[in-house]
Amino acid sequence: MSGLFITFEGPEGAGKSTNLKVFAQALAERGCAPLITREPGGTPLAERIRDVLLSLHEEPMHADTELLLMFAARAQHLNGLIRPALAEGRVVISDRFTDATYAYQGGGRGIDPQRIAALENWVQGDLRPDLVIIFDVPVELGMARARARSELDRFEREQQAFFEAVRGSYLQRAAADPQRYRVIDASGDLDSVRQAMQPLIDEVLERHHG
Ligand SMILES: Nc1ncnc2c1ncn2[C@@H]1O[C@H](COP(=O)(O)OP(=O)(O)OP(=O)(O)O)[C@@H](O)[C@H]1O
Ligand SMILES: Cc1cn([C@H]2C[C@H](O)[C@@H](COP(=O)(O)O)O2)c(=O)[nH]c1=O
Repeated sequence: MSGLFITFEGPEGAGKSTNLKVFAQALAERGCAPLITREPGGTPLAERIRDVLLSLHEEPMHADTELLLMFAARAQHLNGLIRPALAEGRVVISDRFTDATYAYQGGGRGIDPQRIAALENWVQGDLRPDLVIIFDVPVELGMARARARSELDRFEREQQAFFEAVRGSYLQRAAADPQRYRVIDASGDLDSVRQAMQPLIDEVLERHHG
């Protein structure tokens, strides 16, 4: 038995966490309660790595350190939570995964994507998300939402150019593999985003139940 692995991606403030709850609730109401998790994080140790990654330090974090910590957290998360749940046949939805590494450490920080691919192959083997849902918003709108929500973390304090590169990287990856990626325009109100997710909810149920 193997489950279905879905990831929610997008720039800051796009509405991933908000809409993930709606998506998961809709699946649960139709008899398919998913395991919800997030990256970086998802297990106690990976959440501790998340704290290091997101908090503000006196000592600037080198981009390579950041990349390696993302994959250290991912190794723990995959082996401790995601793989066992998939092996039980569950639907797993993660708020961010490796596409975020290509977008933030690759697009944003400028790390060579081949280096990221080498770590991806090492840590994940052949495991890739079955479906990647990208919530797309203009950078300024996403940042305005993030600012209104809470105090900004280490990533959210980056400049606009960084986030434009992040967004561009997500859209480029989606365009290269339309079978596995879906892009949702998340700039409208929550009701319009909910409607845009509906066909994907149907698709997930169809793919999981066969
Ligand atoms: N379509 C929308 N219209 C208006 N407000 C929204 C919409 N989607 C999300 N929001 C609000 O914007 C804020 C950010 O949303 P949310 O935390 O879901 O985004 P996110 O993509 O998970 O952000 P991050 O990656 O920065 O954690 C929240 O306060 C949320 O209520
Ligand atoms: C998985 C992953 C995440 N990030 C960044 C992106 C966000 O700024 C934070 C996570 O915070 P959120 O509130 O959960 O969105 O981490 C990254 O740079 N690289 C990654 O692989």
